[in-house]
Amino acid sequence: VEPISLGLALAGVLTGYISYPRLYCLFAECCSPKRSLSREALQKDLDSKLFGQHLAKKVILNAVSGFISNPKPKKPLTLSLHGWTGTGKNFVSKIIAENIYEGGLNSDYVHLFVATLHFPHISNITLYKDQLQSWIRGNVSACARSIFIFDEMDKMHAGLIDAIKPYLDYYDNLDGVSYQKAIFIFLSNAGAERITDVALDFWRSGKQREEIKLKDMEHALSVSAFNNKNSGFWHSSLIDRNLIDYFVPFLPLEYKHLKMCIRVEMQSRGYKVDEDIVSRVAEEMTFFPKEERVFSDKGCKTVFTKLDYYYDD
Ligand SMILES: Nc1ncnc2c1ncn2[C@@H]1O[C@H](COP(=O)(O)OP(=O)(O)OP(=O)(O)O)[C@@H](O)[C@H]1O
Repeated sequence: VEPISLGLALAGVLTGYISYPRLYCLFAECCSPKRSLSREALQKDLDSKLFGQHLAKKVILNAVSGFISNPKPKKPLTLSLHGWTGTGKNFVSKIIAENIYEGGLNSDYVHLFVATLHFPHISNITLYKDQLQSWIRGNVSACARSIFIFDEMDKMHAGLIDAIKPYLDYYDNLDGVSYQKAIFIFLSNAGAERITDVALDFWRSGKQREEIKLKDMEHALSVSAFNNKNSGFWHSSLIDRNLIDYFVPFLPLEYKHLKMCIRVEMQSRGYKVDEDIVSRVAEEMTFFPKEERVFSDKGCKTVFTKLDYYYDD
């Protein structure tokens, strides 16, 4: 049999079993409204990669896996991640994206907005609102299971985020587009002081950080995000109308967590873990409050560049 006929015959047999879109999706990234996620895989990723964030881990695992497995969610999933710099908010968004789309943050169905980069000028706010709406509408029309990440919410001009309010609400469809399968993740430092106060109280009273419960944080978090003039949520109808499903606190990281981040980085660069260097790099970081030196000022953010100093390759 000549190769072309054989190929055609094979394709014919295959398409008999697998429809064209499914066949195509074996080889390329696809958006499917049924796009699923393995709860076990997400849990494994969070357990092995995210340090010191027992609250965030639990909320995110339940929220994301519950939402994805629901065939008919009533509204899109909206997560608002809050906490000190370098504590893992972007990192977790990346983990979520990777567990839903192989391409992770580079997937065509995952969109990242950075307030200071994409919406820098307050004078253009009306234009930004229009652009944001049509961007979201266009992307959700193309893929219902789109993921939108808004970084630096606290630097976003008050009011801009309200432009997307209709998309986060309980509508079956708006102008023929349904937003109910989309995921919106908002990242901000708003509320970080309040979270730190709670963590510090626990530390000072000799309690384990893992004893901190969501209810110790949640209310204060939504109120402080709402009241903080520097937060993009300020007077936002997203909070007013309860459109945020989960406020997720990220705790400030301690010395031991920095060491964990450094070890991971050493391994990913192909080095054997050298505990002496791990301690030296961790000790170079600055900690607060000044007297007790409990939490890292920059979380795990700058440990990687400090590591460069010890390896000159
Ligand atoms: N809790 C954590 N567990 C493991 N690694 C972490 C954690 N927090 C931060 N890291 C590491 O530090 C890097 C920087 O953290 P990330 O960008 O997620 O911080 P962030 O909370 O988003 O900070 P910012 O508020 O400044 O945007 C991550 O890419 C990750 O490698």
